Amino acid sequence: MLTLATVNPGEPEVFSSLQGEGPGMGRPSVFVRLSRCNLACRWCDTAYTWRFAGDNRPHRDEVAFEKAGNQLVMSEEDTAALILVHPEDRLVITGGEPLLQGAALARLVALLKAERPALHVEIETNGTVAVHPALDPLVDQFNVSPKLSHSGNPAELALLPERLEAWARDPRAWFKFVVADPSDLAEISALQDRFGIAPDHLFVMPEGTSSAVLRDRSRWLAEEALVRGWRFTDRLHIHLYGDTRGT
Ligand SMILES: Nc1nc2[nH]cc(C(=O)O)c2c(=O)[nH]1
Ligand code: SF4
Ligand SMILES: [Mg+2]
Repeated sequence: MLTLATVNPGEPEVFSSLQGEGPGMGRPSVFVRLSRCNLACRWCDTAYTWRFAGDNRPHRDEVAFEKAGNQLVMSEEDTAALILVHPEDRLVITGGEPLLQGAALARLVALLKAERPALHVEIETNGTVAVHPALDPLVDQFNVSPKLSHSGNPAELALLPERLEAWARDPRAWFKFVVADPSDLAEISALQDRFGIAPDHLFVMPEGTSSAVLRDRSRWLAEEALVRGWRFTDRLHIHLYGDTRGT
C-alpha cells in the first residue's frame, strides 16, 4: 500500500505537468506525490504531506493539516492505473520523502514498467534515505536535494555522510540545493568538496513560492552559479501555475 498526498480530500495527487526543476526542466511528465517526510523544512512548500495536527516542528506558516483530508492510502495496482491514464513517458515521484515507502514504490514501478517499458522514472528525494534494494534498479534518475542549515533541520538528520557519498558516486543522481541567502553558498561549496560532487551534477535553485521572490533571488544566484561553475535551475511550475497543488 502507498500513502499518497491529495489535491483535494479523497483525490490523490497524480497529475501531468512540465518538470519544473533540475536537469529535466520543461519535460512533460506525470507526477505522483507521496505523503510523509522524515525532515521538517521551515519553508517546505508541501507541508500538507507531513505537518499534521500535533506535529509542532517549526514551519514558517505555522500551518497544521488534518490528516484525513490530506492523505490517501491506495494499493500499488490502483495507483499504477491512475498514473497510466496519463500519456507522458516520464514519471516524477515526489513528496514528502518518497523513499520512506521504498518497498511499495518498487512494486508500483514494476507494475508501471511492465505496462510501459520505456517509462523514465525519476525520484525527488531529500537524500537521507537509502534506496530500497528492490526499487534501486528500476529508477532512472534521482533528484537529490540535501537540506542546508537554513531549512531548520539539524545536520545530523539532514546531511548523512554515508548517503551523500553514495549519491555523489551514482551517475543517476543530480544534486539540487535550495538557496535562500548568499550565506547558504559556503555550505554547498563545503559539501561539494567533501563528497566530490561533480559540478555538472550540482544545481542551485532559489527558494520561493512566488515569481517575484524567485526573480529577486535568481538575480544574484545565477551570477554566483556562473562564477562557481554550478548549474542553475529555476522553478518553472511556480512561474506558470503559482504555488498550487497538482501542478
Ligand atoms: N511541475 C512540477 N515540477 C516539480 N519538480 C519537482 C516538484 C516537487 O514538488 O518535488 C515539482 C512539482 O510539484 N511540480
Ligand atoms: S525534505 Fe522536502 S518534503 Fe520534507 S520538509 Fe523538506 S522540503 Fe518538505
Ligand atoms: Mg515542490
